[in-house]
Parts: sequence; structure tokens; C-alpha cells
Amino acid sequence: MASAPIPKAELHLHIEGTLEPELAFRLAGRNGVELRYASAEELRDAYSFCDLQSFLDLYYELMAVLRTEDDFADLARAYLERAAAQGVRHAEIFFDPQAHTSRGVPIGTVIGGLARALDDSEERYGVSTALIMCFLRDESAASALETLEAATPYLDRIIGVGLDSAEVGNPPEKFREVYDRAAALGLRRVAHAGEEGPPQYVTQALDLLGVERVDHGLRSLEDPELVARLVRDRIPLTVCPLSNVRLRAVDRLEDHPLPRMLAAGLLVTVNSDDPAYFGGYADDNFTAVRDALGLDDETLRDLAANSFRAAFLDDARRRSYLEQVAAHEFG
Ligand code: HPA
Ligand SMILES: [Zn+2]
Repeated sequence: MASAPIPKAELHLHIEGTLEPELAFRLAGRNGVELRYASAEELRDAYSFCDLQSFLDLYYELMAVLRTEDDFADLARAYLERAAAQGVRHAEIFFDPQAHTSRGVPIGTVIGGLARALDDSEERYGVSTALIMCFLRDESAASALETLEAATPYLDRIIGVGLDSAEVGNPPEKFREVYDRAAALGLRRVAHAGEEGPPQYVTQALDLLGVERVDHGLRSLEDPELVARLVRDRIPLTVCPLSNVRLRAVDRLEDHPLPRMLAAGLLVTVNSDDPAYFGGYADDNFTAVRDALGLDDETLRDLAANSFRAAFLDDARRRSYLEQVAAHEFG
């Protein structure tokens, strides 16, 4: 029998990116939303991307099926069930409120639905959770501030803020004020940087936004001083290998810089980003890098341990999860 997947935390996961074509069709039917695809198979066939923007276009289009609290709860439950089967014990989940409020779905509907699924996640799936609210960087700073204000009644449900969507031309400095405000509210801070954007965006995210973790961060490797800083300050990078190949940040998985990042001493984690679109959930990403890059068991154990080292967990929980990683037996 194949051994169980290694216990891991997932720290870079967009809940809207877990919308599988079959669920999209089910929700479209329930809500009377027309999709411009005849079937789930036809939709799946459209999942071929040449860059981040070509993916984002479809990602935002399909969100039209998400309308009610039940929709968001069903979406999150479907993810948590799959994640648990892939060894995920802790998930820090991104969501994009502006992608819903701009369609007339109130932020309370989004957070209420997600919270319902997360509330019994430990009991049902054995997965502890947290929510990270992301701002769309191709929207204005004023819109991000309004979104943070609209979220104030729900801050007990939100552990931190993030920054996602179209990166190039939307540098971190644009969001300085909203990140200052988030920090004042006691929120943790992360941001996508260095996925398609230059290493200067990673430096800005650290210097101007005060991020504790960098999402993607691949292009940091172009700046040796930045790499030295990330190593010295133990800033985690949440790397998403299958996403990088599908969005052409990396040509082939065999060419992925993950081994170079590990060799440089970076605190790297492996995550699925938008698994419904990129061909795999958390353990699928672990297996894919193992096979393509020839990673040995102890490297996989280190990656899994890094995921808990980089998570927003209290010390007792972190220790308990790290013990599970240390005790894992590979098949
Ligand atoms: O990988 C991503 N990058 C930027 N924005 C996103 N929104 C969902 N996934 C992503
Ligand atoms: Zn992402």
C-alpha cells in the first residue's frame, strides 16, 4: 500500500482557485448563471494559459457562479476535504473580497460562508485553518482601503492581509497606506511578489509593506543581496511549482529553481496556489517536484517542516505539527 502523504501546511492557496469545473457547473445551475462552456469537460479544456493574466481572466469569469453563503461554504468544504486527503493539517486560505463585492455580493456573505466551512474543519477534516484577505493589486489603493474598512466587523475571522492579481505595473508601494492600517489593526502581512514582477517588488514588499512572508518570490534569485537578506531574516517564500509551470514563470518542472532556493538556504515551502486550474493539490505538488527534480525523502521532510515553521501558528501547535513531520514514515 502507498504510504500516507506527509503532514504539511498549505500557506498559498486561493479558495476561488479551488473551484473545480464540476462544482462551477453545479453552482451555475443552482444560481441560474449562464457559462459560455457546454460542459465541465469543455471548461477543463480551456485551462491552458500563457501567463498570469490569461489565467486571471478565466479565474474572475468563473467567480460569477459564487453568489450565496452556501456557495462559499460548499467551495471551502470541497477544498478542505481534498486537502485533508493530501496530508494538509493546517491551511491559511486566501480569498479575494473585491472580486465578489464588485459583482454585488456583500463581504459578509463571502466571509460568512467561508467561516461556516472553516468552523468545523478541524472536527470534520482534521485541518486547522486561518483566513487571509487579499487585495487586488490591479484595483486602486482607495478600493483596498474601503475593503479593509468593510471587513472590520469580521476581523476576528481574519488573521492577515495579502496582495494578489496582476503584478507587473502594480508595485507594493501602491498599498503602503492600507498595509500600515492593517498592521495597526493587528493583522499579519503577506504579499505576492516576484512571481512575474522584478526582485525590486520583493524588496518593496519587505521594506514598505512589512510582509512576514513572500508569496512566490521566485525572481528574488536575480538579486544576490536580496537572497542573502531573505536567508538572514528567515523570510519564508511560498513557492507553487505546478502554478509556475502552468503560468510559464518556469518552462518545465525539471528546470524549477526550487533546488537552488533550498541550496541557498531559503526557507521555502511548496503550495498549490489555484489547484483546480493548475493540475494538482498540495501533495500533488510535492510528488511532482520529487519526481521532476529528484528530491530525496529528507528534502521532502524539510519542505513539510518548513510549511509549519512558516505558518502563523502558536508555539505549542507548531511543535506538535513538527513532531508529526519528524515521525512520518515514507513508503
Ligand atoms: O498566482 C497568483 N498570482 C497572482 N494573483 C493570483 N490570484 C490567484 N492566483 C494568483
Ligand atoms: Zn497565488
